[in-house]
Amino acid sequence: MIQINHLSKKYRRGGWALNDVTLTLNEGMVGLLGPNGAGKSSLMRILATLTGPTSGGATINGIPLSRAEEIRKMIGYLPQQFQVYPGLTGSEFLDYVGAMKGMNDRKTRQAEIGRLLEEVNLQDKAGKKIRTYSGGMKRRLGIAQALLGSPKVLIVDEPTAGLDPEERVRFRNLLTRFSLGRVVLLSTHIVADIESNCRQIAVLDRGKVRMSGDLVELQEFGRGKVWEGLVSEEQFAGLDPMSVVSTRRTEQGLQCRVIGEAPPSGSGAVQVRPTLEDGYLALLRSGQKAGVSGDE
Ligand SMILES: Nc1ncnc2c1ncn2[C@@H]1O[C@H](COP(=O)(O)OP(=O)(O)OP(=O)(O)O)[C@@H](O)[C@H]1O
Repeated sequence: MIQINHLSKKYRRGGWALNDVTLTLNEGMVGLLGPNGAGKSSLMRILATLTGPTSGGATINGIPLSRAEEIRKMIGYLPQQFQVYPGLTGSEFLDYVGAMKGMNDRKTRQAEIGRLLEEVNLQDKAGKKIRTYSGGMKRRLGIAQALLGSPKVLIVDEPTAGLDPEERVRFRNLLTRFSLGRVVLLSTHIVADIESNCRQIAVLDRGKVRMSGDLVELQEFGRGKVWEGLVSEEQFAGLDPMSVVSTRRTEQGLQCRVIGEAPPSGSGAVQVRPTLEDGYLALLRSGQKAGVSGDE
């Protein structure tokens, strides 16, 4: 379990990246959702003990972040910009990472690497240089390095960015499998990444926690606020672009899905059931309207 208590982070050249974040993250897959600049990477880097908080703190399985050595032994981390050595093969790279993690017995290390390569389905590529890997393969190698040493907590920062839809689905399934019996904290700004496989979702926006709960709770933020109907080109031009979720051109006009307290005037749009994405967008919009800010 990860317990985050009143955690704030201010960079020397910048505003508050995190502003009084308090969260409890339980075992299973946890989705950390938020738009660009919300503070997701900052929070993950702090939990991985790569940077310190300005105030507040956190414990991982009861151990405070100040005991960095113990924390690092307990977690696996896949950063957003995962650096690999293109001239090494997949197995050479994992062997190097394993040795750096203090897995000194070569035989045990090799056995674990073999098992992990199979788990991430890279066994056939293990002997090939990393420069020949696709983006998805590099991401899977990234997960393998994070899992070396069987950490209890896995922290993965936007792992599906840049992957094609097929790799994205494969990667999501892989993480879901690893979330059995451990905390897997996954950050993303793509709602589809957390759909169905996350037990818990926390939404960050401009350094603040906007919600923490399950998928249904997030979806509920859209209840009574999603409208769909035909609008004319003129009506469409008059809509707040921020309120339009999707538009489809039909023979009769533009079929629009809009988020708002009321349907677009004169459109005849009807209320529809919110999707998870609608709930997320409605939550963010309500924050923007209320002027929620991380810069206080
Ligand atoms: N090293 C740094 N120095 C100054 N400001 C920073 C630094 N790192 C991040 N920030 C700022 O802190 C805020 C939060 O950034 P962070 O990268 O944590 O957000 P994020 O949710 O991960 O965004 P993204 O989805 O774009 O990766 C942003 O305003 C960013 O510009």
